[in-house]
Amino acid sequence: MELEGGKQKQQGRLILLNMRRSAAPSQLQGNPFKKPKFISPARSHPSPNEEVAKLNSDIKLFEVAANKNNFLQPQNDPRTCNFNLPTKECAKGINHGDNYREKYYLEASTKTTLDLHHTGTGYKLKELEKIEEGQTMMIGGKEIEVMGIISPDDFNSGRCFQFGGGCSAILSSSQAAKKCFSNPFKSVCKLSSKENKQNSFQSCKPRHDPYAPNSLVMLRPDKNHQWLFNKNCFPVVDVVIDPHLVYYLRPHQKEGITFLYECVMGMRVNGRCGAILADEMGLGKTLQCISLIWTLQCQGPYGGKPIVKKTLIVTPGSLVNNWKKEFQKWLGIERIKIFTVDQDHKVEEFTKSPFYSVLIISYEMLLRSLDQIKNVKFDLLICDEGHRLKNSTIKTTTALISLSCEKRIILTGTPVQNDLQEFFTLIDFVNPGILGSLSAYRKIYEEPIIISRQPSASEEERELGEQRAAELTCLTGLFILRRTQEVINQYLPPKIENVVFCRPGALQIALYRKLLNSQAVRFCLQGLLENTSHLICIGALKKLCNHPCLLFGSIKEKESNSTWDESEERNLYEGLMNVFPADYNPIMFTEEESGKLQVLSKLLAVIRELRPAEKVVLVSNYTRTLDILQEVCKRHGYAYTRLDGQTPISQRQQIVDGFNSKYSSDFIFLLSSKAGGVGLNLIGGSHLILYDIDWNPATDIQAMSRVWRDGQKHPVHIYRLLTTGTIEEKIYQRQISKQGLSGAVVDLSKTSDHIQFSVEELKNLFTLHESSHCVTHDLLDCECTGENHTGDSLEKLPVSRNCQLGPHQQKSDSLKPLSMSQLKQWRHFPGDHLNLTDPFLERIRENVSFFFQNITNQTTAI
Ligand SMILES: Nc1ncnc2c1ncn2[C@@H]1O[C@H](COP(=O)(O)OP(=O)(O)OP(=O)(O)O)[C@@H](O)[C@H]1O
Ligand SMILES: [Mg+2]
Repeated sequence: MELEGGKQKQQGRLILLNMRRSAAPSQLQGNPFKKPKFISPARSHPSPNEEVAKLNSDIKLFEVAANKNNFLQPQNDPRTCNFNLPTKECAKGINHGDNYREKYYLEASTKTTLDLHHTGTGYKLKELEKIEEGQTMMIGGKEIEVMGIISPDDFNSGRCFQFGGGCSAILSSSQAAKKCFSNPFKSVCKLSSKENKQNSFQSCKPRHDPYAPNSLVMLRPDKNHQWLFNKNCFPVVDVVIDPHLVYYLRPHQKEGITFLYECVMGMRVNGRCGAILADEMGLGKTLQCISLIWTLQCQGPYGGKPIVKKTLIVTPGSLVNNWKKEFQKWLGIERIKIFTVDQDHKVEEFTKSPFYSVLIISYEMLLRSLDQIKNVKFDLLICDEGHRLKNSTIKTTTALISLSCEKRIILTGTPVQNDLQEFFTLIDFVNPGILGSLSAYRKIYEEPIIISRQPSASEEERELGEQRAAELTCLTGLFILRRTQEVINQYLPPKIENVVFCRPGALQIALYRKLLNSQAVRFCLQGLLENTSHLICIGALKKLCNHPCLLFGSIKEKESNSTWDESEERNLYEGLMNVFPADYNPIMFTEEESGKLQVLSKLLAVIRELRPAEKVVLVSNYTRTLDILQEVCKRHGYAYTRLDGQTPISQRQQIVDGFNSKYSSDFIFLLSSKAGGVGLNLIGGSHLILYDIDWNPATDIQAMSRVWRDGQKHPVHIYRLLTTGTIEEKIYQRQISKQGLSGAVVDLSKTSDHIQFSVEELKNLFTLHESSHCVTHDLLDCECTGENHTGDSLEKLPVSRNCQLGPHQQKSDSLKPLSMSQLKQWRHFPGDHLNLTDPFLERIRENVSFFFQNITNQTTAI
C-alpha cells in the first residue's frame, strides 16, 4: 500500500494516540504490551471544565499518512508524541492485508493518529491488529492508551480530527451533555444560598409573556448549558423577544434572531459563541442584530439577568450612521443609548460615560482608537460587512482578534465559502480554534477538497474530498446562516434587469484599434513584458470604454511626468494623441464620443420624461468617471448628489437620507461602488445604472442591491451598460463563466491585479470584435438568430454556485452571479428589433446593438 494522498488511508488503520506519561527507558524493554487497563468513567467522560479546556487548547492533529512522503514530526511540541515514523520506502517492506477497514484511535491530552500499517513503533503488525479499546502500550517512551475505533465514515469526513478526535466538540449541547457527563446536574437550580433565593424571586418572571399569541421565545438552555453558565443556580427564565419588534419581523428574521441567540449563548456549538449571518443583501441583517442586542441587554435565561452590557459594532464608514438610524427606526431613541464615533465624537466620551451601551465605529476609526477600545469590556462584537476580515494578516483583522470579547458575529451579504483559506479566517475569527490550527485545517480539509476538485482526481480522492467538504459544511453550518433574496421577494416590487450592449463611438473604435496595435500590447501577447504590464493595457482600454477623454487626460498627465521617457506606458500610448482631433479638449467632451455615455444620456432623459417622480442611482468604480457623469448632470440641469471616497463619513448618511426623502429634488445619486457599494439603502431611487463593470461580480451585485430592498415602492429598473465587442464584454463573460466565479466571487477587493491571465486569455481580452452585435450572445450557443428570444422559464434551471465546498452547498441563490446558461434564458433581442415593448429600451435602442432582459416578480403594470 502506498502512503500518498488521502485515499490510501482508507485501507490503513489509524489510531488516535493518548500520551499519558513518559515512560522510563527501562520500560521500553521487553514485551511492550501491557494488560488492558481499567479506564474509569471519569477519564473517558471528562468533567465539563476539562472538556472546555480541551476545546480551547490548540490541539495538534497528525494524520500520519496524509502528507505525501512526509510524515509530520512534531518534535518541537512538548505536548506531542514523537514517533519514529517510517518513510515511504520503509513502509513498502510491510506486508499489509487488504482487510483493514477499521480505524483505531488513541486519545489523550495530545492526540495524534497513527496509521498502523506503518508502525515503526516496535510492535509487530499482528500485535497491533489485536489492539483493543482501553489497552495501553508503549511507543517512543510514552505510555499510550487506545480509546476507541474510528469508523471509516468518521475518518473520511474528517470528523475524527475535530478537536483532537475523540469527543467532538461540535455537538449540540444536549448531545454534549449526554456524552460528557453521567449526571452532573442533580443540584442544578437548587437554590444554594439565601441571596440566590431572593434573586430568583425578584427576577424570575420573563420580561414579556411567553404565552402571548405570536410571542417569539428563545430556546431554553439545557442542563449542560446550565452546568456551564449558571453557576449561581438562578432559576431558568424564558427569554422573549420584545413584542414591539416581533410585530415587524419577517419570518426569516425571527428565525435569524433565534439562530443568533443560540450561537452567541453557546447553545449550538458547545462552548463557542460566534456566528456568521450571511443573508443576502437587503434581508435586514441590521434589524436582526438590533433585536438580538436589545434582547440580550434586557434579558437572560438565568434569573432574567441581562447577558450583555456593552456591544461594539464595527462597520464601514458609510454605514455608521445608518446603524444608528436603524436603531432609532426600530427601538426609538429612548430604549437604548447609542454612541457613534466620528471626528467630533471620540471613543473617550463613550468610555467615560455609563450612559451608552452600544458603540458604533468604522473599521478605520477602530484602528485609530484600538487602545481605548481595548480598555472597555464588550460582551458582544458585531462586524458588519465582515467579509473584509478574510485575511488574518490585515491590520483590521488583527485588531479585532485582539479584543477579548467572545460573542462575535460577522455580517456579510457576500458568499463566504468559495475560498477555503479565507473561509478559515472568518470561521476562526468568530469561533477561534474551532477548526484546529491552520496547518491542520489545510491537511484535513483544504488539501483533500482541492485535490478532489481537480480533473485528474481519482475516484477515491473525489470521494474523500466530497466527504471532507460535507463535514466542513455540516460543522460550520451550525453557526453560519445564509438565506437568499427569495425570502423577501414577496415584499418587494418587480425588478427589471437589463444588460445593454452599447455600440462604441467612432473615436473610441479608432483609439481602441491603435491601442491594440501598440508595442506594449504586442509584447504582452508574446509574453515579453513584466507581469503587470497587461494591467496597464487593460486599464487604458477600460478608460477608453468609459470615455476617450479619460484616456486623453491620463496620457497628458503621464507625458508631463519626468519619468515618461522610461515609462512602460510610452509603448502603449505612442502615436495615440494623433488619433484625437488636433484641437481635442477633454473638458469639452461630447456624449457622442462614447457609446455608453450616449445611451446614458438618452436613458436619463426618458426616465425623467416617463417617470418624473422617480430617481436614478448612477454607479461607477472610478472617481474620474463620476466626474464626467456629474458634468453630464450639470449640462442637462439634473439635480444630483454624490457619494464617493472623498465624502466625509459624517456627511454620508445625511446625503443618503436626503436622496431617499420624498421631498428631495435630487434626480440622480452619483455613487462610487468602492465607497458606498455595500450596505447602503438607496430606496429613494428606483432606476440603477451601472456605468462600468468590475472584475469581481460581487462588487456589481452589491451595488445593484442598493435599490431593490425593503421599503422600495416603485418597480426597479437596473441597467448594466457594456461597450459592444470590447474588453467590457470579456470581463462580463468572465464574471458569468465558471472561471470568474471560482475565486473572485468572495472578495470585494479583488481586482484584475489579483487575476492571472494566460497568453490565450490575454489574446481574447485584447481583441476588438467590430462586426458582432453581441459577442456574449455569440458565445451562448443559442439557436435563436438574436430575434427576440424570450427564453424559457428561469425556474427550470437549477441555479448552481461554483463553490469549493461541493454540491451540497449549491442552494438556489438569486443574487449569485449569473451563469452563461441562465443568461441564455433571459429575453434577448438586438437593438433594432421591431417590437420593443419596454418604453425605456425603445428610446435608447439607436445606440444599442443588443439587449438582455429579465423580470423578477412580474406584475402586469410595470
Ligand atoms: N421587517 C422589516 N420590515 C420593513 N423593513 C425592513 C424590515 N427589515 C428590514 N427592513 C428594512 O430593509 C432595509 C434593508 O435592511 P438592511 O440594511 O438591514 O439589509 P442588510 O441585510 O444589512 O443588507 P446589506 O447586505 O446590503 O447590508 C432597511 O431599510 C431596513 O430598515
Ligand atoms: Mg447591512
